[in-house]
Amino acid sequence: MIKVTCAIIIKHDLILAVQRSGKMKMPFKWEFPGGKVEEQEDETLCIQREIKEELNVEIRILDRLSPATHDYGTFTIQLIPFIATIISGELLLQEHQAHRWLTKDELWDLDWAEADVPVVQEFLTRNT
Ligand SMILES: Nc1nc2c([nH]c(=O)n2[C@@H]2O[C@H](COP(=O)(O)OP(=O)(O)OP(=O)(O)O)[C@@H](O)[C@H]2O)c(=O)[nH]1
Repeated sequence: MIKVTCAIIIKHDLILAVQRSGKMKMPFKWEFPGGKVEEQEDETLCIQREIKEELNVEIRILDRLSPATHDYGTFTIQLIPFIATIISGELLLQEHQAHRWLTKDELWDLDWAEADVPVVQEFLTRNT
């Protein structure tokens, strides 16, 4: 099983979502930025590293949601979600093709990677 961290980044009341590019696995799906946990790596350090690499910003972690396990058929991931806020840097997409800042009501408008569906659900349950 692949452990993947992701960050639900909040700015005021908006939530950041990023879209995978046509060249990536699961092309054009929306997800929360993040990536694979390296061997022996602390999960919080992983998400901070991945966000710096993917978005060029530093984050502060505010909270953590329940890990969500999803079987994609050819691989299984455990998605480990954090709630975070940007503390410095200018947002520059390094890998994704698009980003959106969404209100809670708009979250279901996107075509999410399947593993993210329970994460979005838990986030909304906690915040409504
Ligand atoms: N970062 C991130 N990855 C997610 C989310 N949901 C989800 O299913 N994933 C999957 O988890 C894996 C994360 O890997 P990654 O971002 O480090 O690497 P990648 O697949 O782009 O690169 P790779 O092709 O080298 O494996 C991908 O298969 C990605 O599709 C999510 O919300 N955030």
